[in-house]
Amino acid sequence: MYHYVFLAAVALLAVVGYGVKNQRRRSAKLPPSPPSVPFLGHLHLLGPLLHRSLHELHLRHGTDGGLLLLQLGRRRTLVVSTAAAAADLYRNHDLAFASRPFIAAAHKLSYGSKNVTFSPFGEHWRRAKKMAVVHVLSPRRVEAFAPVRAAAAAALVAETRRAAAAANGDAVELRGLLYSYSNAVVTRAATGAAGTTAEKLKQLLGNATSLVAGVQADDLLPDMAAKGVRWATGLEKKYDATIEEWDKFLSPIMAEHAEKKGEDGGVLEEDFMDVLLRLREEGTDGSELTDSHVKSLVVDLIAAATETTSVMLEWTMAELVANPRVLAKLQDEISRAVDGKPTITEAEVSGMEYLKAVVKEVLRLHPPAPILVPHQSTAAAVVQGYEIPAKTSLFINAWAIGRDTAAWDSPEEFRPERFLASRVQAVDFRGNDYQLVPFGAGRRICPGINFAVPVLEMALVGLLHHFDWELPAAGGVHAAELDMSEAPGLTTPLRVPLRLVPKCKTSLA
Ligand code: HEM
Repeated sequence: MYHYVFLAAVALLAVVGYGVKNQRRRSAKLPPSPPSVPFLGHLHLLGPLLHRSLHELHLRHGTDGGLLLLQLGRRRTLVVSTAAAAADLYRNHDLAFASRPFIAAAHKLSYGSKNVTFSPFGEHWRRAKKMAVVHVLSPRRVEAFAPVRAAAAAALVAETRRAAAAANGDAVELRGLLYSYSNAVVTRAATGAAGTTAEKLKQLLGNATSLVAGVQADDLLPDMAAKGVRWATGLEKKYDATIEEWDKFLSPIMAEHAEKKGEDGGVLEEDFMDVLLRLREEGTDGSELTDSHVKSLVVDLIAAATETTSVMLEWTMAELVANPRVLAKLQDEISRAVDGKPTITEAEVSGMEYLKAVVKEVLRLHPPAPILVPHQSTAAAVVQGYEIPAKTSLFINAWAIGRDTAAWDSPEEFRPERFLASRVQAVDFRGNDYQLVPFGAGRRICPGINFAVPVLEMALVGLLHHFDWELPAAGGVHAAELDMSEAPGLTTPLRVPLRLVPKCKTSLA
């Protein structure tokens, strides 16, 4: 009972506070906002697919300057929906918006925000990000994992072949195969794990991501009240149990790493955990790396890499079967590069221009994290002529920016050729072209781009070289009618898992 009285009091205070804030707002030049209601602000205007709701609100209320200001529960939130507004923000205000809002689930599951992704802007984040970029995911280290990618891509082909044989001409669901592939590459690179260990990691990851997705109590209520709600609903206990399980699992792996150190005389490539433990011992960048820091960073990299990559692969296969002309053209490019050889190297794959264009086109239309990861400002800023107060959350709608008619011709059309035309050829997703930001840009840009690209490319080359792909005849679905609707979540996969008929073209994986 006391609990409900307390919540009611908090809600009343929030309404009063909201009115006072609105009074103040009228004097500043703030970005456009739709009409709001007390307490919820604009939360009631959002559907489960946040990027789509935000895009619709932008088209109705925020087209001037590409900005919209929403009050999402207690979070004042700036929404960026055009390439021009993203360019202004990244070029002129990146530092002001380089922090993260506090999300209790993410904080708990990252050992107290000790990772990169959820760490607020500051010295800890700077060091952790530097470790990720310079040491763990450097171009040299990413290249050294080429045999891991080749083995995982061969296993994906073998598994697909097995699934095709078992299906006996029927369709195979791709999601599980693609998730296992991306998870296998990253868990091997992160901890050396394979087989049952990787399976356990996969399960732990699934439990953790389900806790972080969706609207959370701390989006609506002040810290203490939100904590009360989490406690009353048993969520706080779930967080504790999940992190305990991660810890029980990672501690022996870490102990093994510490023990085996130096045993191979430097012959084997260091995995991410090896690198972090070495940095700790050397005491330079890693001087403050406690066990929790190491575990938190390893979990961060596995979580950031697994679902994004597999979701992106499923969308690519869906777009290819929905566009048979593109599929045939890509398969032709792959056949010419393979040219009868038993295997193909990553260097050869990285020279495939059409493959690169297909990957960019899929990332433009289906960024796996459509509004990136929320940012938060630490200082006031004037963006596109509007005054944005400090402590404003920020959603960059990469999904809407990829459909910005001022930046793209016929944006709804799936046409990889747009990236081969001279005007657009140089447009890339590495953070310099603000009309294509599936990995973000600026200080918070994804440090895993170099790791992700060959993982995506090797899987696609394997799947398209060894198999032809058809829609199941039984469903009577034609390419143009394929269900391309999305499911909500931390990443945005297809709503209906993709089922295709693989027809083996080759006899050996
Ligand atoms: C297709 C694959 C991937 C996509 C689409 C993707 C996308 C993103 C996005 C949108 C962000 C947030 C950017 C922002 O806050 O503005 C991000 C952050 C991050 N990503 Fe990725 N990512 C992918 C793969 C990877 C991989 C393979 C790794 C590591 C092995 C990785 C590690 C991280 C980390 C550590 C961050 C946090 C950066 C920070 O907060 O400073 N990602 N990624």
